[in-house]
Amino acid sequence: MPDTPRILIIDDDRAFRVGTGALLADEGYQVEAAPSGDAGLDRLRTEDFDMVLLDLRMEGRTGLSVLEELRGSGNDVPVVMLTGFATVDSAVAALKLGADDYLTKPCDNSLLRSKIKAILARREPVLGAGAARIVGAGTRMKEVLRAISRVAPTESTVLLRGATGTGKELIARAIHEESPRRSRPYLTVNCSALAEGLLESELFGHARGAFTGAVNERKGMFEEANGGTIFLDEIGDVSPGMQAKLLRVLQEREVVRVGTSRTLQVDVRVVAATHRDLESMVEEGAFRKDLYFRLKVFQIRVPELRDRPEDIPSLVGAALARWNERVEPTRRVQGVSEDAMELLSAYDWPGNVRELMASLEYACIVSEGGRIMAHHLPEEVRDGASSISSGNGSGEARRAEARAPEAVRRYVAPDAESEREKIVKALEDADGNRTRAAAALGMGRTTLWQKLKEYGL
Ligand SMILES: Nc1ncnc2c1ncn2[C@@H]1O[C@H](COP(=O)(O)OP(=O)(O)OP(=O)(O)O)[C@@H](O)[C@H]1O
Repeated sequence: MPDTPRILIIDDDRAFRVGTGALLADEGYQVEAAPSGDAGLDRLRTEDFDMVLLDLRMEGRTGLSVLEELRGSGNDVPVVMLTGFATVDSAVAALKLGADDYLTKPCDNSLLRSKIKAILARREPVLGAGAARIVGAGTRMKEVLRAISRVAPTESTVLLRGATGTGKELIARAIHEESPRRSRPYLTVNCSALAEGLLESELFGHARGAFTGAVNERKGMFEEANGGTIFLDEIGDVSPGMQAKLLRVLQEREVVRVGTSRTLQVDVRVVAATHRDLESMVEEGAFRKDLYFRLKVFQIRVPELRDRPEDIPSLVGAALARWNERVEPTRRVQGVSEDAMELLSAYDWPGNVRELMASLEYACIVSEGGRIMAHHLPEEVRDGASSISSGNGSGEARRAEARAPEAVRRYVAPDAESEREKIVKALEDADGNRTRAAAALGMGRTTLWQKLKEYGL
């Protein structure tokens, strides 16, 4: 089912909220309203909207101030400014602050409708084959796809944040394939897998005799990837020495082969990834601040699978299709039973999509070409889910129960106290701004909201 776009109207004029709200609801949008700038910001901090209609002149906090606060917190929801006193100045100021468009009040209804349609259409990612392998029907993955489509055509460095197995490598490749560099090399390096010296010579190359075993001169990956993209996985794990060298590449686009002193110019786009909390590492002095800023030009946070259970059915479908393509017709799997799907939806997936894919491959093997039933799933998936879905209600009710905060609580329980403290600290650091706190914690706003409720904060 396609998502209904959610629109928030922020206006202190009740008649406008009601009238325009009704008009947009008739168009099939889900409309919410807030009577003041502060009330609107509160909702934007805790809920996701696809668009905001924002009145410029309001009692108390003005529309411009709302917009400024919103953009300052990293929220890029499209905003259409509304003004009863259209002056070029205020419209220009709004556009500069990141409004997507503006309209004068009283609004022409058909103009309002067409602007909304156009802006929402712009938000739909237009992606090619490079991103086609990324499965994800839910809103959260759509946001990720949108970010990919925005940043791919640029030259900007991209930093992918997310837990293991969430799909960072897949996204890095998609960014390359959706970029003008697609016909040039794409190389990936796992920075945590190699000792410092080896990593250096892999990345930057070496002269003959630079170290024992360096019998020949060798180009490094930055040179090999010239004109293309390099994916530096686990960037949070590199040593201080390597951090300095990577900074130089990002800043000067220069490399020096180990054992030489000649600088070589390279034209390589960098996509980096980490599951680490780089902000804390910077604070502790374990990660260079200047490198951190160079890397985080454009960040994409990849949500954990447990935070987007709506993607599970389509991922399951993709996994079965992949399996069926690879095996003989007699071993093809016919689908997944309702019980099995319930267990899959309720499990926590600490290993994220990688673990889901592996579990399905296991189930495909043991189901021997039939239908995947609950007992074909790996034990931990059966047990993990069964301990929280032991109710005797209907399947739907049990699934809802399993997805509710209980599922989250169960997972965080051993560490709940420290998580609560972390959340309190992040909120303090962010002056109570939940969007920024969520970003610092590396979790979605909705997750943070759930956790605040859960911890009674
Ligand atoms: N959205 C997705 N659609 C389809 N397959 C996915 C998706 N996300 C992840 N996968 C698959 O899950 C596996 C793990 O993904 P990937 O290697 O990209 O994760 P990662 O975040 O880079 O993990 P790590 O941090 O451990 O390196 C891969 O087989 C990948 O193809």
